Amino acid sequence: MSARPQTPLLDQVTLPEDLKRFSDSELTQIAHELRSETISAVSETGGHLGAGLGVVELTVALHAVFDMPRDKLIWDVGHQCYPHKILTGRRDRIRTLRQEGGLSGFTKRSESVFDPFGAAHSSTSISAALGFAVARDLGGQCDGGLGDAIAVIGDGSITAGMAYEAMNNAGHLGKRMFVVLNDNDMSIAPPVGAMSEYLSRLYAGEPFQELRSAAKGAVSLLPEPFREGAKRAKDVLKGMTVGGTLFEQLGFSYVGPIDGHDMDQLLPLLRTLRQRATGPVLLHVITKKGKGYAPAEAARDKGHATAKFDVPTGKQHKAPSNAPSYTSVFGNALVEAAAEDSRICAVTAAMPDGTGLGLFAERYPSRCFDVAIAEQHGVTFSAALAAGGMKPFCAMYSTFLQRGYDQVVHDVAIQRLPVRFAIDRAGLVGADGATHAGSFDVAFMANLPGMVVMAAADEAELKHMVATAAAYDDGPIAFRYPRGEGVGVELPERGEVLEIGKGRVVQDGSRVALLSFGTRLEETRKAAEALVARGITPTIADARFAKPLDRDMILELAANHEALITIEEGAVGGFGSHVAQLLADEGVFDGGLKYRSMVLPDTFIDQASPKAMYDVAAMNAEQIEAKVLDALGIATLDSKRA
Ligand SMILES: Cc1ncc(C[n+]2csc(CCOP(=O)(O)OP(=O)(O)O)c2C)c(N)n1
Ligand SMILES: CC(=O)[C@@H](O)[C@H](O)COP(=O)(O)O
Ligand SMILES: [Mg+2]
Repeated sequence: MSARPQTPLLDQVTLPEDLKRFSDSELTQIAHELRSETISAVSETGGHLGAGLGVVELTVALHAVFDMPRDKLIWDVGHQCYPHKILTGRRDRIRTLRQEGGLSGFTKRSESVFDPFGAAHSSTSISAALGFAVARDLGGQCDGGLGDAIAVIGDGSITAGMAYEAMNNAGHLGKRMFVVLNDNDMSIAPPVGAMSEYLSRLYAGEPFQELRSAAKGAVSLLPEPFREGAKRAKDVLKGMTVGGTLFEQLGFSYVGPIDGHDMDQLLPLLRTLRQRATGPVLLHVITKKGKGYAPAEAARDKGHATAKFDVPTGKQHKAPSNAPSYTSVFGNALVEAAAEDSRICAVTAAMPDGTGLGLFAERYPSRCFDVAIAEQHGVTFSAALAAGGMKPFCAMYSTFLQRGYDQVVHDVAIQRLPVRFAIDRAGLVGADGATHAGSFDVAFMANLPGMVVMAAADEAELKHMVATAAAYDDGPIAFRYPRGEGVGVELPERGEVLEIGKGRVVQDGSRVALLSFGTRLEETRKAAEALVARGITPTIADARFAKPLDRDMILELAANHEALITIEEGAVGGFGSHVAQLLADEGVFDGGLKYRSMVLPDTFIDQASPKAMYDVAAMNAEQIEAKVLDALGIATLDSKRA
């Protein structure tokens, strides 16, 4: 572990109000110390580093000028909030970030009054700020009081439709509120899209300053080069837009761009805006992701997320891997499939690396689409690609696909379009916690008429499912797989096209049948081994499909066993519910079958290791074993003691 940094001024800050005692130059020093403290903390915990380093000065300046928690500071996504947590009474726990029982890696209402609105999914901050501003004006009340509302949103997050829905509404209502556009010219990957190019044009060449009525006077407080920027502003007015920037067209006063690392610009400008704003203001700040830590600044993702690391060298402490990740197996399988079928294309919503599409993008750039943070658009775009005769693989994390759900229903399912949904990060994901858990996709996909829903039990199965999805043209099809490494099974040379709606029995046994859907199969096998020692050899089956169900296999398992237990990494309403429906419809319960369904509990599970989270969910091998014993009415020593 590296020595902790010396932070003499920061040590005098417990809450934002403490910042008010310092001069501007001392605040600059505090920002330096805050950066060192952030680096030091993340080196011990791992987590999102680059975004926080890019907003250190902004964090200090906002807290020094505004009056949190009365003023509501809303960080979009929340992955940049570690410096904010350090300044808002949580420094003593900052080295527990993302650990079990520790601080969340995102903003969280239950954690602090200084987190007025929780986040982790992007592009919600402007809507939230507007809601607070309107509540204030209507005389609403909440913890800490209700003052100004300030959203800080990145150039990546402002690509999502929701941000424009909010600006459209805010411009119309005309309420005083602030949006700080933190433009570091990065998303997780380099940003894509016309909006990104537009923002670049706003600050390309000579910096400029165009202050509207809300911020009149601030110009005189700015350094000389920014005062001269009016010429550039005129170019922009003439060349690109009629009557000002896009933001002005939407009803905001646009201020900027300014250097977001220069406290001598940030502090006076924020003070002026705070004094004078009467309506919605957008302040455009230019920052660097990873600022001030060379290994982060040099990283391709500008240090977006990191394992624990050595501060002097930046070397990350990554555990050696024993098997390829599911994500990479998906990515490679898709590349192989695309080599044989020129209609295969891929869609990602700003997660090209996270979804394993990097190699696909390299090999088939014209067939790979990063649509930016735009899951809704990504789904509908995929639907139309399918309608146009292509074979789109819409690769999204389960949790982010939630945002495109109406599009899944309305544009894909109702039109029976053969979009292939590759659903990554299915189940509990670990350090990102509840906001990123892939808990609901089976429930929300399998209830849609005509949707085929598969879950891979291991990495070989995933390869088969990619081949199956590529071959299936009759309607939409989805397959899900978790974060992290596979179980180490041998990968087949080629994926096999599975028969739709057919599962497989992986072990014959008696008395109890364990029917797994997804990667709990491994834990199920372990539980079965433990049960053998008790004289019970369960049958084990891998359902492969939640929709359509393998009716024959399930009814046979039900007929030939005293108990049937389903296991899945998803919330109630998913695979087990469909099985229960089948059994009920077929009158199987009338014959006395003991049926149990193991699903995620009806609660949001906080961050921990995936294993620990599945313990909380009671879905690991020991708990599967206990469920079997309970269903068969066999008391264990433990249950007798209890
Ligand atoms: C709806 C949604 N889609 C995708 C993500 C994953 N994600 C987290 S941060 C991020 C990039 C955000 O870029 P930006 O807003 O510019 O912030 P920066 O990291 O550059 O500071 C993405 C794509 C998310 N959190 N929410
Ligand atoms: C903040 C955010 O949403 C992403 O950075 C996310 O944390 C990535 O998760 P993975 O590490 O599973 O790719
Ligand atoms: Mg960015």
